[in-house]
Amino acid sequence: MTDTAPILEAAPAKLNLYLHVTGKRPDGFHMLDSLAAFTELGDALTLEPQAGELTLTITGPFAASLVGEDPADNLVIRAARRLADTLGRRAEGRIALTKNLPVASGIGGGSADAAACLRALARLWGLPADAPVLFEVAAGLGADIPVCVVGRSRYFGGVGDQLAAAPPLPETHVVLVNPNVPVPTPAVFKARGAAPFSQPARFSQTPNDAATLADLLRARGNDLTAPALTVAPVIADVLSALEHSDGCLLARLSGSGATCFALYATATEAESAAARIRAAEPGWWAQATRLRSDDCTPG
Ligand SMILES: C[C@@](CO)(OP(=O)(O)O)[C@H](O)COP(=O)(O)OP(=O)(O)OC[C@H]1O[C@@H](n2ccc(N)nc2=O)[C@H](O)[C@@H]1O
Ligand SMILES: Nc1ncnc2c1ncn2[C@@H]1O[C@H](COP(=O)(O)OP(=O)(O)O)[C@@H](O)[C@H]1O
Repeated sequence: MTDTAPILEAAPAKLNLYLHVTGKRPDGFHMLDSLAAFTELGDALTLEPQAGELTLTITGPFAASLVGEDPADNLVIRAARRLADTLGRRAEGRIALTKNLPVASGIGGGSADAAACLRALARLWGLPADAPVLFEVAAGLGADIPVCVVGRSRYFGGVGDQLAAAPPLPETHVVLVNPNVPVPTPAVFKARGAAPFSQPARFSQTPNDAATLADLLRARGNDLTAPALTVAPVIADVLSALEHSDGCLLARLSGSGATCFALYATATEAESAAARIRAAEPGWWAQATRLRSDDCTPG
């Protein structure tokens, strides 16, 4: 490998703006219908192409959550190795990950990191951003990873692997709140038990502003909320704090939790809600951000 300039990729947080569980496969995986969107806030990954062993260093506010885990198990390294093996190439270089997102929190941080690594390697090896091999490798590593490879709002179906174009989303400000309680995704699907399934609920109109987006979402839900509350009851307090913030248009759990999000029309409302929640609950993580616009390029 000839050494080249470092490759930077953003790993934006994923939000399930709505999430319906529509069925269950014989292998136990659930069929989903979700509108996934991404925020400007996220982890950041740098790949420094270099001959030799593939290494990963993790820094940032949530790096400590991954201390003690074998780096070989990190989704970033697993993604790099899986793509290299599939292409018959050698995975090498230094990867630096800045972990800004809480771990096991329903906003797909690990999935976003793996997807960022796949995009970085695609750039290094001259693959197009929509190369099918990226999505095949992604789907083999985790249900949420294909949509994170795209990094822009998409509907997803199947177990997460069937992506479809979503309507353009309006400028929308967001607060993310996590009570610093990790919630493992399998525990939430297990707690769901034999609850009835929902119908898919894609939009029949394009929301032109944040209030209309919130209205459309209010007619939908996150079917994992009830089971997630049994795993982490503190989620009720997080939702209540967001619902009571000035300007909150909608508050909802993302994915299997415990991170909840709220939508706002203005940055001022979102920033002031995040600041108030941080002051009231110093042990929680609360951040203001906004939805990524669909025309921005990941990275
Ligand atoms: C629920 C969602 C919604 O976007 O998000 P998160 O809460 O994880 O962020 C995702 O579907 C999660 O995707 P991901 O976190 O990649 O899940 P995986 O590692 O593939 O699966 C973890 C476990 O969740 C359950 N699982 C996951 C996806 C799915 N469609 N059906 C399932 O039943 C299975 O028990 C599986 O063993
Ligand atoms: N780069 C990574 N960042 C976060 N978690 C990771 C990473 N690599 C592997 N993991 C593992 O993946 C699990 C799920 O993490 P994450 O993607 O943050 O959660 P979620 O799927 O709930 O959004 C964690 O428990 C962690 O052990």
